[in-house]
Amino acid sequence: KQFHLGMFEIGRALGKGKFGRVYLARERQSGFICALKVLFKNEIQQGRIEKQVTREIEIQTHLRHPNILQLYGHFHDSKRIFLILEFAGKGELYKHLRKENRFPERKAAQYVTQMASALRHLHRKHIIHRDIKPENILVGIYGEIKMSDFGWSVHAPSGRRLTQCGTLDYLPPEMVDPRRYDKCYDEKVDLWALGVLMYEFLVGEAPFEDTPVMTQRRIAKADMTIPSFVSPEARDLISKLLVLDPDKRIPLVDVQQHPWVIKHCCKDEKEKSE
Ligand SMILES: COc1cccc(-c2nc(Nc3cc(C)[nH]n3)cc3ccccc23)c1
Repeated sequence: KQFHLGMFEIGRALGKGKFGRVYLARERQSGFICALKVLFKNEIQQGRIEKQVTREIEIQTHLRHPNILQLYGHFHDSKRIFLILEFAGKGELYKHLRKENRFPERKAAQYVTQMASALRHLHRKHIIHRDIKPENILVGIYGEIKMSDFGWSVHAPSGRRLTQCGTLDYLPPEMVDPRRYDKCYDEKVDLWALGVLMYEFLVGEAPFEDTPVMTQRRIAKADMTIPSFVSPEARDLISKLLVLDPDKRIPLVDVQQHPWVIKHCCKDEKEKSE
């Protein structure tokens, strides 16, 4: 299906990402609402992220999952590349997290199980996201989360390039500790990142947040403290995700069966037990 700019009515600018702007847009013919992400070719060339952009398009076009932001198509003109993306009505998750400081356990559990479901979809296709963090998650109109920004995802196993990574907070031990590079298992890096994300949802800051050098040291030793206001069940799941040995991290299917998730997510279970 061929797309071009004239097919869309451009609405308000939703915001600016690192490499482009995002606009609300409506496809004239059908009235379909979407988000148009505009990337400037010269910025992409300068940022040497052409490969990431093509990978984002390639990967996201073939993914269909309620918790993964859909890429409907793309087109370009002489200066710009346009990504036609699903519109997530409630915007960026990290803005909600900063505003609320931290999420109630019930909301955090729903987000964690939705992330686990999306990651299982990715891993089944041997895709790892590699850049899971609140900044790369959007919220749909029903409060469901939408994983986005696949610029960093790769087909496992992958050659690693840490040079352009953003924050260190979400890197797993096998990527910060040279002695563990050989165990650079791919899919399992997303399990670690899910643990960091869950901690940040519940505590309001990342578990190893520190100066860059200290963050790497603390990650390499899984050196974190979980505040006492975090429930024992949540503490248990965090400690099963933030495990140094990638092989020993709890599998995604078991994350979704964990008592903390069952307690908060499967209301019919709760009604049964009451
Ligand atoms: C930097 O702030 C940015 C950047 C990009 C998008 C938003 C934003 N996005 C969306 N939804 C989206 C975005 C995409 C690609 N699909 N659906 C909704 C919003 C609502 C309020 C404020 C901001 C919003 C912000």
